[in-house]
Formats: sequence, C-alpha cells, structure tokens
Amino acid sequence: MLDSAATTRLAPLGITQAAQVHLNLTPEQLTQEALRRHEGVLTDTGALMADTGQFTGRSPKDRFVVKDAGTADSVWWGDINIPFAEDKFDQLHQKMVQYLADKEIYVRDAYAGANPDYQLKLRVVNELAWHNLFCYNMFLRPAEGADTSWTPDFSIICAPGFEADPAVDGTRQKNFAILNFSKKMILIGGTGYAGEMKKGIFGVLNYLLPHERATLPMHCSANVGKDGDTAIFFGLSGTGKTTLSADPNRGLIGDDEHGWTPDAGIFNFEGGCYAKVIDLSAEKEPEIWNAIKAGSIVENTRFVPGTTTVDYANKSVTENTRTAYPINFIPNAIEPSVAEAPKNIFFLTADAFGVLPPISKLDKSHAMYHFMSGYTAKVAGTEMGVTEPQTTFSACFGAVFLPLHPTKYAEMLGKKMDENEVNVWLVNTGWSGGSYGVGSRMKLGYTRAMITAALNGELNDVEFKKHPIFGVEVPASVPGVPTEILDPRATWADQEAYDKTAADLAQKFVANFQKYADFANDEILAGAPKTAVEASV
Ligand SMILES: Nc1ncnc2c1ncn2[C@@H]1O[C@H](COP(=O)(O)OP(=O)(O)O)[C@@H](O)[C@H]1O
Ligand SMILES: C=C(OP(=O)(O)O)C(=O)O
Ligand SMILES: [Mn+2]
Repeated sequence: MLDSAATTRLAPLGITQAAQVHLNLTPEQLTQEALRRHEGVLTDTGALMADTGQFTGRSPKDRFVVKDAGTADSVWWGDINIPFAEDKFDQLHQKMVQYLADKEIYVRDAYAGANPDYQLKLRVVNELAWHNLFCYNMFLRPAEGADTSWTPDFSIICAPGFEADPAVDGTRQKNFAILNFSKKMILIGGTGYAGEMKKGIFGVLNYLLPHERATLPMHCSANVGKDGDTAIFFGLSGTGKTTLSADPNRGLIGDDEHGWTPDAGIFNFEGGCYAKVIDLSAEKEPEIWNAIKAGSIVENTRFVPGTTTVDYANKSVTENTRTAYPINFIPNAIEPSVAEAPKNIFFLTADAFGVLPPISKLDKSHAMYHFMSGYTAKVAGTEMGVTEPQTTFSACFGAVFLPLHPTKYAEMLGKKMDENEVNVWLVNTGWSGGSYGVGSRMKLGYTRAMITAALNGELNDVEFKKHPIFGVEVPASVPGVPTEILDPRATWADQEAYDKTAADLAQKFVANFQKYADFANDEILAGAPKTAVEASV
C-alpha cells in the first residue's frame, strides 16, 4: 500500500504498488541511496560516479512518438519521429507498472522552463536513485516548502532494467524512449543513458511551445554579458554549446535548451548542465572542473588505478563521458535563468572536412540557409554507433529533437531576426589545417578568443572577405588569434585539395537542401554555396 502523498502522485500514472516510494529525496539522500544499492561509487571530489550500462548515448532509432488523433496531422512523421501505436504504448505502460510493483522507486516533482509563465510541471518516476539525482540536477527545483502534489503537465517513467520484447511490444529492440502527447507521458526502458530523460522533455517542449505559446524552442546554450547582452550558441552534440557558454566574463543562462518568447526574451528549459568530460582539464575548462563535487554525477568514467580520482583521459567505456550538476554549481550562473532577446547568435559546427572558416559573419540569407541546413559532424559517442566524426545535416542544429517540420522553427527564427537587431556568426569548432585524419580540432583558446571578439564588438571595424564558395564574410584579423588560421584554405598544406574538398562540401549542401525546395525562396537561396557548375560560369 502506498501512502497518500505517493498515491496522489502515482495513481494517475497507473502505479498502485511498489516495494517503497522515495519521494523528493535530497541530493545527499539520493547519493547515499545510490551507494547503498551499488548503483555507483564516490569519487574523491564527492561526486557520485555511475555507469549507464550498454547504452552510453542516445539511441535515435529507438525514439518514438505515439501517433493518434491528436498527433497524426501535427507531428512531422519520417525517419526522425518514428510513429508508435497507441495500444502498444498502453501495453508497454502496463508492463512497466507491473515491473516496478516489487521495486523501490524514486519519485520527483520538478519543473521545466525557468520562466514561470512558460513552465511545465513534471513528475518523474525512476527505477534508479542516481537517475532521480540526475533529474534533481537537470530539471528545475521547486522552492522549499512548495506544494508539489500537482497534476503534472508531463510525466516520465524511466526503468532501465525493464526490457521490451520487440516481437510483441512494437519496439525495434529492447530499449525505447516513447513520447505520448495525448497521455502526457514519456516511457523509457532498456537504456540507462540519463540524457534520454532530459532530451525527452526537450522534445515535448519543441512540440508544445511553437503551437501553444508562439515561442521558438532552440537547441542552444546561452549566456549574458555585463550590459545584459545575450548570446546564444546553437549546435548539435559535441560542437561546444556547453564548453563555450561557460565563460568567466559572462553570466550563464543555460548549456543546452532554451525558448525565445514573443516578448519576454529567452529562458532556459533546464535547471542544470550536462557537460562532456572527456579530456577535461582544470586549465581549459575551470568552471566545469570546479562544478564536479558533492551532488554532481559523473557518468561512464574510470578512476586512475588505485585511487578514487577520475581519469578524464580514459575512454574505455565511451568518449561520451559526462557530468551532471545543478546550474548554481557554476559561480556566475544566473537564476532564474532568463535573459533578454539575443544580440548575437552563433551557429556552432564541427566541420570534419576542415572547409569552413573558424569564424564568419552571416547575413539573413546565409543565416536562414545555414539554420535549415544544420551542417556539422556528429562526434564520437553521443549517439550509439557513432565512433568517428560523421557528416550530417541536422536541421535547426537539432533535427532529432523536433516533432514539427524544421521549416516551422526556421520561419520563427526568420521572424525573430527581422524583429530584432542581431548579428549571426558561423563558428567552426571542428577541423582546420586539413580534414579529419589530417588536420586537428580548432584550438579551444582560439575559438574562445574569436567569440569574445565578436561579443565585444571588436569585429565591427575589421576588414571582412567573402569566402569564394560559401559566401560568408571572413574577418581578416581577430585580436588574440594568429591571422593565418582565419582563412581555412591557407591552413591546408595542399591548397588544391582544399578547393576540391570545399567544392564537394558545397555539393553536399545543395543536395541536402533539395528537400526544402518547397520552402526555399530567393532570399534563402541567396545564402547557398556556389557549386562547381555555378562557379565556372
Ligand atoms: N575549439 C573548440 N571549441 C569548443 N569545444 C572544443 C573545441 N576543441 C575541442 N573541444 C571539445 O569539444 C567538446 C565540446 O563538447 P560540448 O561543449 O559538451 O558540446 P555540446 O554541449 O554542444 O554537446 C568538449 O569536450 C570540448 O573540450
Ligand atoms: C545530452 C545531449 O546533449 P549535448 O550532447 O548536446 O550536450 C545528447 O545529445 O545526448
Ligand atoms: Mn552540451
């Protein structure tokens, strides 16, 4: 029998039985629970170290959306939003409820959305104590003493130990993450990758906010300068959103997911950060380094042998090692995490071909074209099966999280750009001096210097040169950055090879853009690269 606080929260989710319900435990209690249950071990910083199991990244092929009367016509169906049958969802839900009936479960009330006017009330049910700590860190925490016995706007049931039977459950394999907008519920099973929970709620907001609140959801990080000037950094996983938004001279708004409202600026969806820690060092990323302490989680890391010190160079489990901490573990984080509309927008791309300049300025045409294209490389680790950089065009720099057609979001961004005075920059945090395997990743210190210069207005008066193929404006000099690295062609030993690679990449852009032929107009197409055919005319 569950007590009344548990019944209020769980009966609406069909859960009437559990060995024990741990409701809204503190981070200290959850850390102790995780240790007691051998879900993880303590590191010498006080952080909890846990493994996610077989799945060490998201599994986009196992992410589904329930197709029913409410979603059939609004969700964009295709390879991204894989349809899932209503009755199969109900069946899996029942099975999960049964699975949890003899287990201790961890339940949490939380919010998504740092602006109270745009907030979702959440309820999370976890099989694992450390996952519940992840949710404490990553979602927004209700004020002490607040009544959180609410009817949630959305719920998550996450049971990594529960495995689906693809033959009868309608899944592809044993693991799944299924969004059900009518039942307002996300089911996650068969995977222990904690990121599925936060990206699941991101998917929910990406559906609800454009529809219901005229608000643009964005896969971006955000920070704000001393004068209140906001910058946002769009980018697919691994391109540098988290790293580059942690800046000692600017207040942190958030590292991954934000909404741009009609008239209340931007707000963070989350209450914490989920940073990659592969090769983390105190020198290069001091804010993140110092955030790893009691209350934080480190995922899929290993110790220096004979110690409880994390060896951040160790990739034996995955390259996608992570830490999750509440945003207030970053000293200059701003709470509530809201800010004015951005003055600068950065599109981060990790270009594995080493073709795009390390920084360039985009006009509206180029901005729209690049936003729709979402060109980057998937870097190793965050998605299952990706072991080395893989070229991708991910619309809006986050296509895998978008329930609506990408053009919906692009239209909204276009309007925002018309209404606001905003600079748009394309930043290549990927390769230079050649393509992947030849060149090396752009030096983080240089990328930081370029972004700082853009933000401080130091690029307002420098000379710009149009890139011959991509048409973007490349600054001739940037304070603190060696001039020779600004022109990508000049960094290649073989400059003819650069020209050929750049031409091939332009072709790829054009081929990818064909799927937006109906949407594209002259303004957007003016941002397209010149292909070999056009260039020779
Ligand atoms: N020039 C660079 N700019 C940004 N990140 C870089 C750069 N060079 C290497 N990195 C590394 O790439 C990773 C970027 O990951 P992260 O900031 O977590 O990306 P995201 O938040 O977009 O998924 C970090 O491990 C960072 O140290
Ligand atoms: C958590 C994720 O986000 P990011 O890598 O963009 O930080 C993810 O993609 O699984
Ligand atoms: Mn990130």
